[in-house]
Amino acid sequence: MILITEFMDEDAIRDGLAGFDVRYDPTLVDQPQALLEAVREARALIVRNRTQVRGDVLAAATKLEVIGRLGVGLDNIDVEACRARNIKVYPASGANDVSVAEYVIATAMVLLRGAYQATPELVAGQWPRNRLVGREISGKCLGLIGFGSIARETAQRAAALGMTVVAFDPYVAADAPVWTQPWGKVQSLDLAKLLAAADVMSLHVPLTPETRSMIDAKAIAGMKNDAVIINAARGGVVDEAAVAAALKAGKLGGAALDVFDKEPIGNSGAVFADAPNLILTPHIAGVTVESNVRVSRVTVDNVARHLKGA
Ligand SMILES: NC(=O)C1=CN([C@@H]2O[C@H](COP(=O)(O)OP(=O)(O)OC[C@H]3O[C@@H](n4cnc5c(N)ncnc54)[C@H](O)[C@@H]3O)[C@@H](O)[C@H]2O)C=CC1
Ligand SMILES: O=C(O)C(=O)COP(=O)(O)O
Repeated sequence: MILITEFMDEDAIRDGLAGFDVRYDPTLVDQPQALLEAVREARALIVRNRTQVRGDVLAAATKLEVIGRLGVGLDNIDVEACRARNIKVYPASGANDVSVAEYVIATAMVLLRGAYQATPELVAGQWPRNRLVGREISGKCLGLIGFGSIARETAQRAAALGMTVVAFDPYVAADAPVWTQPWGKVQSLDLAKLLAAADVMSLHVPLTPETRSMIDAKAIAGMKNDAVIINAARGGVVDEAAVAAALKAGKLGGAALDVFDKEPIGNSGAVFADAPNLILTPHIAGVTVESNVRVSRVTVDNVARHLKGA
């Protein structure tokens, strides 16, 4: 049986998993007991980022051979335990790059421009023109933390808009060809220099022990007072309270957070009350109509191929 515990494109299930016994129940992610029961019979498990595939779930999944991940980040899966049990894990690498890159560029423009949140004032007959004089993206410096697949898509779009692009990624060698792209060069900087240089800083690293709390109050203090931060990587990489405090103190020009230490954020959202020029979104940067189709197709293909032993 192939068990699917979160939403995905249903056409992909029909077309890509024809002939398999499939249980598609996107409500299971919110029913821990039912999930534990269901996973006992699963040879394959398909999840997004919310199903925690570790501990008791893995222990109950005695027949599990393969996990299809409808996305990229693997922090919700105990990859080491899977490796030890010879359970193969397939991320949908690359399939949501464009969605995240477009989110970052659009959000950077909105945060720099600062002109889009006055609709209620205009509805009330006001005309706050002088207060809404914002900044252009052209000529600004984009600092990317992590220079992998999504960061490169983002860099290309930023360059097309006239930005200079710098990146910090100690796992990409200084002489690697990727620093020179067909559209221009990306400068490799250490973290402190990147933070000091960036007008827009965007994070594209996995959540690991090394990246946890990478952007804390000290890191923010090393940034320009009018810089903007975008986190569409993982909650936990950025100290949320430090971002809120810096915005309120005028030590940061704006921020967009798509991901949070605790999701859904529940009461922890209160820390952001009254923070200016802040955009909060519910872990949606990677999910568009188009990327949902792509990640779903890639994932069913990976799982079907594995189960067929091809
Ligand atoms: N908000 C959303 O909807 C989405 C979030 N994501 C997140 O974005 C992350 C990045 O995705 P991709 O670009 O596809 O992954 P990728 O694996 O292509 O790139 C990640 C890069 O981070 C670098 N890196 C790792 N540790 C680092 C460190 N300590 N300092 C600096 N760089 C470091 C790696 O060398 C690699 O180049 C994912 O792991 C996931 O958590 C991905 C897709 C959607
Ligand atoms: O690809 C990722 O890592 C994401 O965070 C996107 O979220 P999802 O996998 O679509 O639930």
